[in-house]
Amino acid sequence: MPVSEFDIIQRYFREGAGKIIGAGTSAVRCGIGDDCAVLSLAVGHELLLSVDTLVESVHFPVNYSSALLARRALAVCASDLAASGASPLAFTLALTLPTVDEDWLSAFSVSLADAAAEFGMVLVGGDTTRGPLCLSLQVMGSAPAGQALLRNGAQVGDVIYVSGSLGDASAALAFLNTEPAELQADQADLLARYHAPTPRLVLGQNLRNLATAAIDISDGLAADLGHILKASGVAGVVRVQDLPLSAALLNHGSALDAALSGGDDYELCFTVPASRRADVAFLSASLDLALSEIGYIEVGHGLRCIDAQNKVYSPANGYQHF
Ligand SMILES: Nc1ncnc2c1ncn2[C@@H]1O[C@H](COP(=O)(O)OP(=O)(O)OP(=O)(O)O)[C@@H](O)[C@H]1O
Ligand SMILES: Cc1ncc(C[n+]2csc(CCOP(=O)(O)O)c2C)c(N)n1
Ligand SMILES: [Mg+2]
Repeated sequence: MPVSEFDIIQRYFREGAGKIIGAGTSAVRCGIGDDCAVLSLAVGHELLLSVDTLVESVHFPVNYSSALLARRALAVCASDLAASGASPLAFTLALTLPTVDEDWLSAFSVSLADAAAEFGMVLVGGDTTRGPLCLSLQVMGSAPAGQALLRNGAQVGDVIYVSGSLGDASAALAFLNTEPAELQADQADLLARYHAPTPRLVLGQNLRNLATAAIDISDGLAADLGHILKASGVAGVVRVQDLPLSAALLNHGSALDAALSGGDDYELCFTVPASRRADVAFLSASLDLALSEIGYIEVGHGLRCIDAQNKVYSPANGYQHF
């Protein structure tokens, strides 16, 4: 018997990821199966929303494993919640499939459920259609009223930080289709950062009363920091020698260009008053996560990258769809 749209929803989403008891479950008054999901917010909290689309051969390679796709998709979408300082609650999934492949769907559903549990989210609805492989995930989170992190709060005198290390995932694009057995150890490390980005959710929540502005790095540091600078009406200086680069990336070469202009990092870039450096150091130690000071905010507009000799380094453009 052919598998219908409703069979897919029932088997792989209502009984799969939709069953997940995530941290946000108490917020879900009505989940999958009705016209709308209904979420309850804690008193005094605001709803934070973001949607992102992933298209085959643009955001992930053709014939990509469905287990990797599910985790990567939820991670990159949850990363916007992290950048806003949201506590994650729930998500919806609009899934367009060229054919019904039950093995593909089964692995997708299991991996999506694992990722949802890891990030503290529950699948509350979606849409299933036929067409070229494409996913859109709407993610929802909450934050105490007035405390969401925005892009427009950077102030002259702030210092600029990034979490983790930059450039690994974009360097991995060069060997996305290499057989695992043929990968060198460094290449496997870089590839892991592409397949399984870590949305910095706990960091984002801890930045609520510390950062003046924040963004997640999807298109490349220079481009995404540029959004903070523009929205805040300030200029920024980045010292390229202070960018956090992994050993694997340094072995690979073109590390600076990957870190400044390669996308897919999903680390957070944020600004903090210089007087609060000690709080960032404390946070870094308590989260066991590198938080590197890479530059500062000044009067003016645009981003200036300088090297150790104070010479200007011009980064390439970040990722642009058109
Ligand atoms: N088609 C659209 N209609 C309405 N708003 C949009 C549309 N596309 C983007 N936006 C809005 O424009 C702003 C910038 O979107 P953009 O997708 O560049 O940010 P992002 O999601 O943080 O980055 P990325 O997609 O690279 O992760 C966001 O506020 C987003 O909601
Ligand atoms: C197979 C493959 N995977 C990834 C990339 C890189 N990439 C694609 S879209 C994007 C920006 C974020 O997307 P969006 O702005 O839509 O959120 C980046 C960095 C590529 N070239 N090929
Ligand atoms: Mg977007």
